[in-house]
Amino acid sequence: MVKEKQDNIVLIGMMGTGKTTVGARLAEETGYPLVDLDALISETAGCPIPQLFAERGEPYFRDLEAAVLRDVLTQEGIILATGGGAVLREENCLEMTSRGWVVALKATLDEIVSRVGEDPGRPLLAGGARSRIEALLEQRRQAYDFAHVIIDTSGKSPEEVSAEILTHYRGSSN
Ligand SMILES: Nc1ncnc2c1ncn2[C@@H]1O[C@H](COP(=O)(O)OP(=O)(O)OP(=O)(O)O)[C@@H](O)[C@H]1O
Ligand SMILES: O=C(O)C1=C[C@@H](O)[C@@H](O)[C@H](O)C1
Ligand SMILES: [Mg+2]
Repeated sequence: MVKEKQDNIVLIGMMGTGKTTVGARLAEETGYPLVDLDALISETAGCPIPQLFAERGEPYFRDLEAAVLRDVLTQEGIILATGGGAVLREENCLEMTSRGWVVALKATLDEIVSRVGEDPGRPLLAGGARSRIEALLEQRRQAYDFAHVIIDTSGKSPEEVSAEILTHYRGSSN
């Protein structure tokens, strides 16, 4: 346990900013379990996310994402790595801020492209990763700014990002 009050640390940010990777590191450091929202959605649906997008469509995915998020945030003392679009619904953002300490991870376009490339596991990048990421970054320019803390991960290792988050967390009054 890293502080007296048990609470949730919620990671938000564009795909490729390192939520899952840094979340795993934070889980190791704190002893809190890591919950990866995308993994939980896949498990709940019984199929991988690209298949869910292809067969049921994005609105179905977003409904399931909201329901799974609400459910998982009834827990306390977890590290929650969300999906890149989990902030697109205001109800989700309210749920995150009321049930956790929210950290936004950011990275430059170049860094995101070099990290995620043409990953087939990220259906929103189909048809050209760089231009799709650039368009999503523009669309979501301020979507992650409601976080309690914003961390620029460019040029930093996941270990450095995790340490920076914990420094803020230990100093936060939430
Ligand atoms: N700080 C970092 N420096 C270099 N590479 C990183 C860093 N953080 C993550 N990566 C790498 O970038 C890739 C994407 O990271 P990760 O899957 O954690 O992103 P994500 O934010 O969870 O994305 P998504 O929203 O799609 O789930 C992985 O290959 C990971 O190893
Ligand atoms: O940025 C997004 O909208 C997404 C990011 C991924 O984490 C997945 O949640 C899904 O591919 C959608
Ligand atoms: Mg992830």
